[in-house]
Amino acid sequence: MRFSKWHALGNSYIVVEQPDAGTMTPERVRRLCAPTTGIGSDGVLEVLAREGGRAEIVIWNPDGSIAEMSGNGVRIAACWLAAEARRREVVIVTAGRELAARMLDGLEAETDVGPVTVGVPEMLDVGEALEFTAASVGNPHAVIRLEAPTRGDLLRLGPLVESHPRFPERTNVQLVRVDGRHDVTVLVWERGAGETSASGSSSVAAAAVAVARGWCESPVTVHLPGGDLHVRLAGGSASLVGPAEEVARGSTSL
Ligand SMILES: N[C@@H](CCC[C@H](N)C(=O)O)C(=O)O
Repeated sequence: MRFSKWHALGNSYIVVEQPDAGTMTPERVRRLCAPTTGIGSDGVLEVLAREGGRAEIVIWNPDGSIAEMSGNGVRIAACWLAAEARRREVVIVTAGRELAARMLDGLEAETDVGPVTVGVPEMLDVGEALEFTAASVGNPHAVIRLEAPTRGDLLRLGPLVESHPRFPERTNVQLVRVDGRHDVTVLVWERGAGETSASGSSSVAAAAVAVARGWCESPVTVHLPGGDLHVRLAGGSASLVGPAEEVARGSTSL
């Protein structure tokens, strides 16, 4: 099977294309993503079909589960397709979302993310009482604002919140520090992946909650351990700007 490996601020994806890839199973995805015995990745983007500047993809998490959405994954798929089809504007379809993307200068691209919904503040008991706000960017998120979140907080709270019974489909988790009217710093615990250096849908969820709760105004720059993403919110939908870079291509028998 041929593959290429990409990253977006250190959030990595292996891109494979059907029919070359053959049957993709949770077990095979886990083998591909394994850091020492596989290629190593935060997920797999399986291109099911493409025609011109339009491709339909499935987003796999490294634990073999399927995600409805990934902001970085969609941007990586868009950059992959733009290079393959030699176009600057493409459309990526995932779990029923048709998302337009535009190549910008350098390694950056802007993608539409689609509708974002934000819930009301709720309390969660994880051995300590946590206030969170649920958001959906197609995939589920729990946004938690803390004064000064640390990596230790993320590693302790991330797994507890991800698999709390309040979230029957599990959830992505964001620890958010509000830095200003247009800036937040976010630590990300991804459903099915654990700690990652960046997440596009998490950035959109954190920005949407920050705007809905009056902490920030759009546009919001999201500072992540891997670098910055830029989120614009208007009319209940979002767009995301950030980089994506191919780091390797090859073939594997995994
Ligand atoms: N890397 C992501 C999110 C990937 C999916 C997520 N783990 C889920 O299960 O919803 C991003 O950039 O959005």
